[in-house]
Amino acid sequence: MRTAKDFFTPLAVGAPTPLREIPARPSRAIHFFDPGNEKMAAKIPAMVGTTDVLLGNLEDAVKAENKEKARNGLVKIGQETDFGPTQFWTRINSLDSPWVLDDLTTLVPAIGDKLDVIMVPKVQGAEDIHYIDRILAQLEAKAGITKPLQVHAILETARGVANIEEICAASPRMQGLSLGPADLAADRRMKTTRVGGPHPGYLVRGDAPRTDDGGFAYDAERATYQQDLYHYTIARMVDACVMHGIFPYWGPFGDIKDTVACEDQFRNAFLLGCVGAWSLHPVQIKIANRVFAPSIEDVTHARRVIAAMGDGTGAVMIDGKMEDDASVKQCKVQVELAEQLAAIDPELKDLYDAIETPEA
Ligand SMILES: CC(C)(COP(=O)(O)OP(=O)(O)OC[C@H]1O[C@@H](n2cnc3c(N)ncnc32)[C@H](O)[C@@H]1OP(=O)(O)O)[C@@H](O)C(=O)NCCC(=O)NCCSC(=O)C[C@H](O)C(=O)O
Ligand SMILES: [Mg+2]
Repeated sequence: MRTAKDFFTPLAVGAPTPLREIPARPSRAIHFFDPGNEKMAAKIPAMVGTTDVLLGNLEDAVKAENKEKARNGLVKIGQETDFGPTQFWTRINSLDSPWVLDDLTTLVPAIGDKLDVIMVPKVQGAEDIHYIDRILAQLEAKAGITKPLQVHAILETARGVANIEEICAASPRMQGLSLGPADLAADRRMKTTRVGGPHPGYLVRGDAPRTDDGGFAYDAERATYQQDLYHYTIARMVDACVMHGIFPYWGPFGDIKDTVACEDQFRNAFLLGCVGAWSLHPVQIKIANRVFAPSIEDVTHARRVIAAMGDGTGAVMIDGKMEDDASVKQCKVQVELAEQLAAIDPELKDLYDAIETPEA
């Protein structure tokens, strides 16, 4: 265990001083692209500013024979692109793969000053983060990098979920966690082949209607409701992240054509406290940008409550509902997020600015 005294000491001589607080930069969509796919790579410069995060993926979805091409493609994009307000992340190969060491020793010297966050897949426990933490410090020191790279872990094994607290607390580099539903389902031996999303077999069914003789018509038509297979894990992840001052994200939604269900999945995550989700296809960026921003109705209501609550103590009635010290805090969550997003998204700024500000 690292003592409190040592926690913020660089792990290599000459490495940058670790951050005391992870900056709350908007990251509604973490947009994945394969840097070795020429068609996709060519689109990246024009996508700057359209998504909060551009992530060059080197892990799953990149074929084994293309790993080197993807890595070199990422270096080229990193060196040639001005990312402006958009964050630049990468997902490296897993720690048990033969590619990860080359990923790190190539990327950090070449584009370590451009990268914001390194996403690490299949993290099992604090030991994985400690490994990454030390090697990043050594590479940063050698390359003369002045801004510490942040680390994002994907929660996609049962052991990772069981060790979630120690993963979040393992390093001051920890920026956040994403839920990886596909690998998690496989590792848990769940019986779904979907990449995220609900399942028609995982449901609750309405009660059987009564028969005239006081019994139940069990074979009558009854409403069923699909349930979210990952509800427990998302809630667990949000608590762990908030406790450690880092950020939770929903991962991928694989049914690209089903934009409606994708929006539902993202919205559930947003309502539970996640700050963003992965986008696998350009069509999912717009969904995430829309969903992970407070609605006009919520911002309007929140501003009314904040104005009516004055110093934030006591209780008032608004539209027949009680508001008090706790609900004003909920409202501040919405208004603060709206302000952060308005600062980087002119369209949202115009929408939020058009809301009539209530009298105090
Ligand atoms: C899913 C895809 C394979 C679909 O690609 P494609 O069939 O080419 O789609 P379209 O024909 O609709 O594409 C239209 C044009 O858009 C470009 N495109 C497509 N995707 C992207 C992208 N992500 N970024 C930029 N540009 C993109 C196409 O090249 C077309 O261009 P053009 O022909 O010039 O019009 C593909 O979208 C894809 O590979 N997406 C990324 C997949 C990925 O990263 N998967 C890994 C993350 S999920 C995961 O790992 C699971 C997780 O870890 C877990 O365990 O749960
Ligand atoms: Mg995965």
